[in-house]
Amino acid sequence: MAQLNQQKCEACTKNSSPVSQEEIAKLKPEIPDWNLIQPEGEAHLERSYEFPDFKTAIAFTNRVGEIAEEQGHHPAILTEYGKVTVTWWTHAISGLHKNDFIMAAKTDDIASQMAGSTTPTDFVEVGDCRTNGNLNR
Ligand SMILES: C[C@H](O)[C@H](O)[C@H]1CNC2=NC(N)=NC(=O)C2=N1
Repeated sequence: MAQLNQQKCEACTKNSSPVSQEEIAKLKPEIPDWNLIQPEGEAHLERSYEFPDFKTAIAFTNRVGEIAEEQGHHPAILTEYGKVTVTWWTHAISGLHKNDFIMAAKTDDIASQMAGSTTPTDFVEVGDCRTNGNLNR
């Protein structure tokens, strides 16, 4: 079987099979930095990525949005200053499908492609929020 990041999502309906515990045990090592979470009893995959600034965080967010549109499978994304949290699950089955593991692996690929090619935004002007110590971090 090809590596997860090379695979494509398949169309899902409410009759699609969620991943079994055995499948999870096989697939999870390919996305070791993702957390299996269960908000309100529904299994999701979640990972946060760190970035030097907001500009890079939003660029990553947009790249993830592009693969979501390509594959027809869409994450929840929280974009903050220097941090993006991505959550994958399959609404149609209220849980995890193999598609979510494929998308998590593709999300990791985008992050590795971006690592090293990021430049922190310069402090441009005196008088913006950054000069007020107003960044909360
Ligand atoms: C019609 C359309 O393909 C479906 O509604 C897709 C859209 N994107 C989706 N994304 C995710 N993550 N889960 C889904 O069940 C889902 N369904």
